[in-house]
Amino acid sequence: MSFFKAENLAIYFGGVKAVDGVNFEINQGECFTIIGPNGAGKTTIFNLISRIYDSTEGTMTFDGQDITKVPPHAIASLGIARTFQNIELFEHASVLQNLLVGRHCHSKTRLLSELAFLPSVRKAEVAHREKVEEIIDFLDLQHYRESLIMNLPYGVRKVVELGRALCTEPRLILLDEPSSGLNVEETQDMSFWIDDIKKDLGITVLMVEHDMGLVSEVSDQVLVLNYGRMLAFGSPQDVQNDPEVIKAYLGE
Ligand SMILES: Nc1ncnc2c1ncn2[C@@H]1O[C@H](COP(=O)(O)OP(=O)(O)OP(=O)(O)O)[C@@H](O)[C@H]1O
Repeated sequence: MSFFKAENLAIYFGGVKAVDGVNFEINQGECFTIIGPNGAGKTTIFNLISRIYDSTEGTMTFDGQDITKVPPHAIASLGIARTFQNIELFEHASVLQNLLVGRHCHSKTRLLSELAFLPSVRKAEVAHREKVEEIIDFLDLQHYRESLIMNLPYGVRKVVELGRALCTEPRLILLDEPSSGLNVEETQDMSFWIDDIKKDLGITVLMVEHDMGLVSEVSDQVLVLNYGRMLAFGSPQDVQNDPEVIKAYLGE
């Protein structure tokens, strides 16, 4: 049984068929990558999985559960986290505070107990801190723990955003263009983090990415979209050599 399955997935914005009958299956523990020219529908698929958008047609199944209609706030609790193309962090808060926000979906204490700071709340707080420290160590962010996001270089912010998503303890992580805005060295580091997330943490990765070097290094399967439809599918090498893919990228 596949870990994640999209069947006949479609969304139309007026006359624009942003995603138009797409099928794919992700195996547990792999890195599955979606590539395609600008406007192909890649981010829209992430927005469908995050339930920011309602699909016009089709179904999505995650770990045996139909998630096509679950409310957006339930997605993180089910074990799906994401990062964004344009980093979405609290600029005036520290790295530690931003990572603690990632623990929010695991808060089961009630407001009144929180106000009274009951032992159960204290215990949960300690557990959240421990998880956050684990992620700080995993991503080598110790040096930046107390730094405000606004004072950090872009490359570090990207890693913090990855960290925030990891703090939700996802089973599936969606990475929207993890290398965008990064230089060559930072992109290489990002490829190591993605590999570690997959291999050491056992988290399944679904990635949208333009950098074919990074795609080839970390992906197990690659889906190529064009105008909302599947153009090709296979290993990174297969799709890069596919004449249809080359044509879509370079034009006729
Ligand atoms: N909320 C929306 N309303 C109307 N059209 C939209 C909306 N979201 C996406 N689209 C359209 O859907 C198509 C796919 O957009 P999408 O952002 O998914 O492409 P993409 O493959 O992620 O592109 P890029 O590589 O440039 O990020 C585009 O034509 C876009 O204009």
